Order: sequence, then structure tokens, then C-alpha cells
Amino acid sequence: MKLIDALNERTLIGDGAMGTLLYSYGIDQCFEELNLSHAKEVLNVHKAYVHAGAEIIQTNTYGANYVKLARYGLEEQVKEINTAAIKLAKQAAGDQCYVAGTVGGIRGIQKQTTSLEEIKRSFREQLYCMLFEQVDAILFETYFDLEELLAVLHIAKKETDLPVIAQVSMHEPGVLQDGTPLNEALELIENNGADVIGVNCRLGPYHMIQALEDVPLPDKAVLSAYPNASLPDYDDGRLIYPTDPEYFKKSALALYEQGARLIGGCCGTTPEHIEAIAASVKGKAPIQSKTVPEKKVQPKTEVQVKERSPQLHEIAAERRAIIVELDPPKRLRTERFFEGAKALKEAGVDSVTLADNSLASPRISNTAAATLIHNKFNINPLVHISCRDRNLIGLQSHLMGLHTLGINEVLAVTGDPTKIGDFPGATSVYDLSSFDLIYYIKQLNKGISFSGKPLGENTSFSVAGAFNPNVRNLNRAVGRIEKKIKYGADYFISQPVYSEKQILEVYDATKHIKAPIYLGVMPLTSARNAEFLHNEVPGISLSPEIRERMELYSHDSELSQKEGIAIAKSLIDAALDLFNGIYLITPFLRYEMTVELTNYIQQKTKEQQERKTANGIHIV
Ligand SMILES: Cc1cc2nc3c(=O)[nH]c(=O)nc-3n(C[C@H](O)[C@H](O)[C@H](O)COP(=O)(O)OP(=O)(O)OC[C@H]3O[C@@H](n4cnc5c(N)ncnc54)[C@H](O)[C@@H]3O)c2cc1C
Ligand code: MET
Ligand SMILES: [Zn+2]
Repeated sequence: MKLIDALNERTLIGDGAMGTLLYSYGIDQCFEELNLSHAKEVLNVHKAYVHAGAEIIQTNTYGANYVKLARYGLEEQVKEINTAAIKLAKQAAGDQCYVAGTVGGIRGIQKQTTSLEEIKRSFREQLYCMLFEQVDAILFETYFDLEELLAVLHIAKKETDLPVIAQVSMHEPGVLQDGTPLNEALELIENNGADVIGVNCRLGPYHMIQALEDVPLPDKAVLSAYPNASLPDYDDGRLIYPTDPEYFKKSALALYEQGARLIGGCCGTTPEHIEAIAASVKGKAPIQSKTVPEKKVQPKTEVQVKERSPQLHEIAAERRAIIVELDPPKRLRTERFFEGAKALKEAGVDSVTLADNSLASPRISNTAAATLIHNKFNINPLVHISCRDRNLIGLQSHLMGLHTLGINEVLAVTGDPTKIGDFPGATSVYDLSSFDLIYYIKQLNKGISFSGKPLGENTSFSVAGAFNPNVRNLNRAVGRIEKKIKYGADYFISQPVYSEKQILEVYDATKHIKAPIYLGVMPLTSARNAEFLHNEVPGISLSPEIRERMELYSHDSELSQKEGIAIAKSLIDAALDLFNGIYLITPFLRYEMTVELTNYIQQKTKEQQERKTANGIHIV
């Protein structure tokens, strides 16, 4: 009998997990490669599921695509691995069972990491293996991203008449990662031709049953559910899924009552779980009707619009703005830091920016320091946030904390690599790139968490992106600005530049960009400092003239500092007409230097304004 006819007639039993079962035996490698190197073990897992009562088993091909196999250097073996997997599943299935060719979702929470084009290419390669070896159905599973699932579904519908089972993974009960309600997502998949629509992985039976309560019986398609065994736990450093298979008897019945007609298990499930499901619902006639509770109309939460002062992107669009980096100290003495912050406030800067463990070395937390200068001196702090030290949970919590503290200026950066800092071996998290971070911060501004949950209030972050013009290919750096704008960046802050010629080049390359750019100027402190920057910091190159000027005063630190300021002033002169924002960087907490440069910019701006007003020109 054809699979679809069987599904129309009765409840079918799927198999359980492959990956976590192999893992529980101590195997911790690419599970799909085992189709080649440990065929017998894979075959035994399939047989155990068939023996337990599964009527449709999945090939061990969840991650057997070009993109995922490339993580193990196995990208050239897509065909061998898929072919071997299908042969093994068919061998175990014999005439008793259907074999579904499994294709796993590639995009996880980091939505942007793999392009749709790459996903489509990779899927086609896997699909052709499955069609060649003749599976009974194509099974899409663990799709967090609806766009990705629709893309592969379209290809499958075009290329084959085989039944297609399409399953999403919910982010939380009833909702996908992008906030789409489960019933809407399933309806969309059904309308795009999937024969079986359903859910798998991430949640255990309790939440899956709860979520399916809001899903009506589909018009044409069949509903499926493959819950995880439970939420995972750590035991002696290993992930385990503690559940009693007996619990699955009741759970399977509840899933059946919600209309599921194909029921199996995902991560953490074992042949014992499948045996329990089979004992409970195997062969039962499908339910014919279901009542979905009326949708409770959520009272609309009033979005609080708070009065706020203009933010740094708005200020720079209106007038010349000055922000000054003053980094939190590396040691616990804070006197100079606070003196500096106070002096900069008195000098009238628009913001003090605080790096996030720049050069990958620990400093006093910039949030602690920002909060104190905000409270003590009424400074508007700009907090840098790097993706290096915090995972998604930490980043969201950090941003919610900043909002609660009343801090709404942030710079989203990927972060300097750990290998240059105090702990070259430290873990770099990089759950997000700077692009993703910008995107997610803007999502918080809409009152939506990184995972799509309502936050009850909108944040009001003005988000800066980093711009590094000290690269061989300036146009590529400008391309990154354009990309950051697409992801939501409001304005840009640049690395310091050290020549008037470079200032002109940067202006030329960026003059089409509408978002304000704060051009970086960092005064040199000594000839050694100048030589270090020129010779050791990638991309930074000082003109021979500047190096000579600094060298001239190498014997006298006070004169060196004066010369550093004079050079910075000439860079400011070159930049003032071209950029509305200036970003001064305080070297080694020598805030007297940046205070003097702030005064200089203000003076020059005033003179410029007076001149223009005298000439009857209105100035922005
Ligand atoms: C104003 C400013 C403030 C900063 N503050 C901090 C801080 O507080 N803490 C900290 O750790 N780091 C900080 N950095 C450093 C920053 O994290 C790195 O310099 C980073 O590589 C550039 O900025 P990003 O993180 O936004 O990089 P992204 O634009 O996200 O780039 C990420 C990756 O791409 C590479 N890349 C960037 N541009 C190009 C290009 N044109 N061509 C090829 N590859 C490229 C980078 O090397 C990096 O590996 C700051 C940088 C700037 C400009
Ligand atoms: N069906 C696959 C397995 O059990 C994928 C599960 S979801 C990560 O290995
Ligand atoms: Zn799973």
C-alpha cells in the first residue's frame, strides 16, 4: 500500500532518534559518516526501531548535506553517505516498513549564516541521491526557519511526486523562531504542497501537545508529531534525556487526540519509547473532527513612548557632534577614569564611549563604569558590545540590563580576537556576528526578544556599527557599512585615521552613505607610540612626516604629547568640513589630551558657524 493511503486509513508509527541514541553509546562524531564506517551499528539502530513497531523509518541523513558535512571535511562524500544510508534503512525496513529520506534544516537561530542559494544547492544534491536510491517519502525535519523550509519544499514538489513530510521545530510552544504562530506556519506549508505537516524536536511531549491544541485538523494534509524525549539534562558532562518510556504511552494518545496521524520520536527517544507509542496508538483510525479553542484576544499592551533626548545618530545629522572614548581601567584604581569622565562632561562632549574589553583583555565592566558616570556626572554613555564574550542569552540579558539602566547608546562589534589579548586560549563565543547583533538589537526596539517573544516594552537603542578604513580594500570596508545599514545600523564610528590624504579618501568612498559617520582621531603620545601604531597595528600607517615630527621630541614626554595634539588638530582641520561627527580616542587615560581636542573642535565649529552666518548661509 502506498504511504499516503496508509496514512489516510490509520495512525502510523515513526521511528525514534538516531543521533542521540548513537551518542548515548559513547559515539561523538559525525553521525552520518557512520553509514560508511560503522554500517552495522546504524543498521542495528534501524532494526531496533522496526522491531519496536516503527512502520516508517528515517535514513540516517539528517546532516548529510554539503554544508553540514563540510564541518567535518566530508563535503565531497555527500553521495556516498546518502547512498549508504538509504541502503541501510531499506535493508532494515524490508517489506514491513516505509523508508523516508531525511533532510535536516540547516539554519538554526543564526538565521543569516547560510544563504538560501547555498541551501537550495545543497538540498538538490541530497535529493537526487534519494530519488536515485528510491525512498518512499522525503522527510524535512527540524526546520527552525520557515523561509528555508519553503525553499526546499518547492524544490521537492517540482522534482518528485513522492510524498513530502515537512516538520518545523518550535522555538517555544506554539511559536516559531521568527514569531510565526504554529498554526499559521503549518497552514502555509500545507498550502505549499506538503503531504504531511508537523512538528519535531526541541520540545518534549507536554509542550508539543499544548501547541497542537491550537492547530485545527488540516484540510488536505496529514498531521505528524515527533517530540523529544524530554528536556535534556547534563549528567557527568554528557547530555541525557531522562524520561520514562511509559510516559510516552499517554503522550502518544494525547498527540493522537490532537489529530496527529504519524507519531514518532526525536532527540532522546529510544526503541523503548517507540514501543510505548506503538502500544498506545498503532493502527488507530484517525480522528475526524477536533475543536480548537477560540483564540483568546490578547489585550494590546500599550507601547510606552518615553520622552528621550536626541541620540547620537540624530545629533550628528543636525550639528557637529563629539564623542570621546575613555576606556574603563585594566586595574582596579579608578580615580583617573572618573576625573577624566568629569572633565569630558565639563568640556561638553556629546557622549563618552566605553570599550568592551578591547584588544581582548579584561577591563572593569563597561556597563558598571557607564552606569557610574551616567549617575555621577549625567554623562550619556555609549557602551560597546562585542560578540566575543557573551552568548545569545548573555547578550540579550546584557541589553535588557542596559535598557533598564537608562543606557540607550550602543556600538555593536564582533570584537577583537582573543589571541591578541591576555588570554590567547580563551573561548570566543561568536553566537552572533556584528551584523546579527545589530539586527537583534533593532528587534528589541520593536519590543521583541531575540527569540521572538514579546518584551512588554520597546527599547530605544541607537545602534552604531564599527567602520575600519585601515584596510587594503577600502571599498570592501564601505561594503560592510552598507550591509550593516541593511541590518539596521543607525550610524558609524571609525578606527583612527592618521593622514589628511586618508581622510579625503575615506570621505570620497563614503560620501554616498546617508548614515552619519564619526571619524576617529587618536592623538599620538610619543614617538614609540607612533612607531608601534605604524609598524605593528594592522592597517594603520602614519605618514613619514608625522613619524618624523614625533621622533623629533622623543626625548621629552611633555613635548611629545604637545606634538601629538598638534598633529591631531591638523587631522581634525581636515575632517571637520567632511564629517559631522568626530570620535576622539583617549590614549592611556590621558584625558587632558581629548579635553583639549574637544575644546579645539568646539572653537573651530563656532568660528565656522560665525563665518557662515556672516555670509548668510544656514548651517546644519
Ligand atoms: C569604533 C570601534 C570600536 C571598537 N570597540 C571594540 C571593543 O570595544 N571591543 C573589542 O573587542 N573590539 C572593538 N573594536 C574592534 C573590532 O571588533 C574589530 O576591529 C573588528 O574586526 C572590526 O569591527 P567589527 O567587529 O564590527 O567587524 P565586522 O565588520 O563585523 O568584521 C568581522 C570580521 O570581518 C573582518 N573584516 C572586517 N572588515 C573587513 C574588510 N574590509 N575586508 C575583509 N575582512 C574584513 C574582520 O577582521 C573580522 O574578522 C572596535 C572597532 C572600532 C572600529
Ligand atoms: N532524526 C535525526 C536524529 O535523530 C535528527 C533529530 S533532530 C536534531 O538523529
Ligand atoms: Zn531532534
